[in-house]
Amino acid sequence: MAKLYYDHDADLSMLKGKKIAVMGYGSQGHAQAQNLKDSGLDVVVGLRKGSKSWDQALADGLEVTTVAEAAAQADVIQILVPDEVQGTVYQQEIAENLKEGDILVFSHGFNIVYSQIVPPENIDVILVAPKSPGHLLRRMYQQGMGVPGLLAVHQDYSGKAKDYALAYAKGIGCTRAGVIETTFKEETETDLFGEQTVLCGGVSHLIMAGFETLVEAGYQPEIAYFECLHELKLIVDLMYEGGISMMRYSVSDTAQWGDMTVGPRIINEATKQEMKKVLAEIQSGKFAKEWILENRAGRPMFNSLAKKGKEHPIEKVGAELRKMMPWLQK
Ligand SMILES: NC(=O)C1=CN([C@@H]2O[C@H](COP(=O)(O)OP(=O)(O)OC[C@H]3O[C@@H](n4cnc5c(N)ncnc54)[C@H](OP(=O)(O)O)[C@@H]3O)[C@@H](O)[C@H]2O)C=CC1
Ligand SMILES: CC[C@](O)(C(C)=O)C(=O)O
Ligand SMILES: [Mg+2]
Ligand SMILES: [Mg+2]
Repeated sequence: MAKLYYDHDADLSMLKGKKIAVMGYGSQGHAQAQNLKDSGLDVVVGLRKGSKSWDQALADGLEVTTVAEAAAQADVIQILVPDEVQGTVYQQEIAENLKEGDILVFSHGFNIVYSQIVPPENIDVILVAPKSPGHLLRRMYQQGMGVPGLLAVHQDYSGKAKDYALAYAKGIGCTRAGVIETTFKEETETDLFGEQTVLCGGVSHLIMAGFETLVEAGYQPEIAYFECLHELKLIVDLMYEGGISMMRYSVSDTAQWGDMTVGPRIINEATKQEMKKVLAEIQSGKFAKEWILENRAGRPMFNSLAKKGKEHPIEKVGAELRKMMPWLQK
C-alpha cells in the first residue's frame, strides 16, 4: 500500500524565511507560484524579459525577474518551464547561480531521470508533482481544497529533503488531499506511459478511429462527433467520481453489455503487447532520446504531426458544434 502524507505531516514553517523561485508561469507555474504566495511564502517568478507570461505574473501581483536573477536570489528553485527546454535553461541560467544547501524542485522527473540535468552534490533535489493540470490545482486551492500529488527525493544533502518536499506540497495545497511517496524513476516512467498510451495518445486515437469509422460508413460527421468525442466527458466524469463500476451503473444495461463484450475486441491482447513495447522504450530511454533529438532538430516531425492533427475533420466539425454551447467558449 502506498505511503500517504497529509497536512498534519508537513511543516510549512520549514520554508518560511526562504526565497522560492518558480521558473515559468504556464499551466503549473502560475498555479504553484500563486498558491505558495497565498500560503504566506516568499515567491519570485523567473521568466524571459518582455514575455506574455511576465506581464501576466506581474498582473497577478507576483514579483518577477529573469530566471538567472531569480535563481541567484532563491534558496528553493522550482523548474516549471517545459520539459524540453529545462536542460538548456538550467545550464545557461540556473547552474551557476546555485549555492550550497539550495533546494531544486521538479514537478516531472524527465530531465533528472534521462540525465539532461545533473545537479551538484551539495544541494537537495526533490519532486513535488500535482496529479492534475495547473488550472485545477489553482482552482481547488482557492476553494480551500487541494489536488493529490506525488513526492520524491533524488538527492538529500541537507538530511531534510523529504520534509522540504512535504512543506512545498503543503504550500501548493496538495497535502490537503494527500501526497504519495514515489521515486523520480517511477513518476517519470508512469507519467510518460499514462500520457502516451491512455490519457492523451490512447484516447485521442480511439476518438479519431471511431469518428472516421462512422463517417466513412456514411453517417453525418456531426452525429459522429457527439457520439465519439463530446459524450466522452460525461462518461469520464462518472469514472472520475466512482470508477468504472459507477460509469457502468449509470449507463443503460445495453451500453454496459456492449462495453463488457465488445470493448475487449477493440482494446485486445495485441494492444496490451504494444503497450508493453511502449513501456520498454520509456524504460530504456529510447523515447526520451528521440524526443530530445526531435527538439534539437527544430521539431520537424512534431510540427508536421500537430498540423495534420489540427486539420482532421473532427476538429473542423467540432469547432462548429461547440458554438451550440457558448459556455464552453471562455
Ligand atoms: N501541464 C501540467 O498540468 C503538468 C505539468 N507538469 C510538469 O510541470 C512542468 C511545467 O509544465 P507546464 O506547466 O505544462 O509548462 P508550460 O508549457 O505551461 O510552461 C510555459 C511557461 O514556461 C515559460 N518558458 C518557456 N521557455 C522558457 C525559457 N526558455 N525561459 C524562461 N521561461 C520559459 C513560458 O514563458 P513564455 O511566456 O516566455 O513562453 C511559460 O511561462 C513540466 O515539467 C511538466 O512535465 C506536471 C504535472 C502536470
Ligand atoms: C497527462 C499529461 C501530463 O502528464 C499531465 C497534465 O499530467 C502532462 O505532461 O501535461
Ligand atoms: Mg502527468
Ligand atoms: Mg506528463
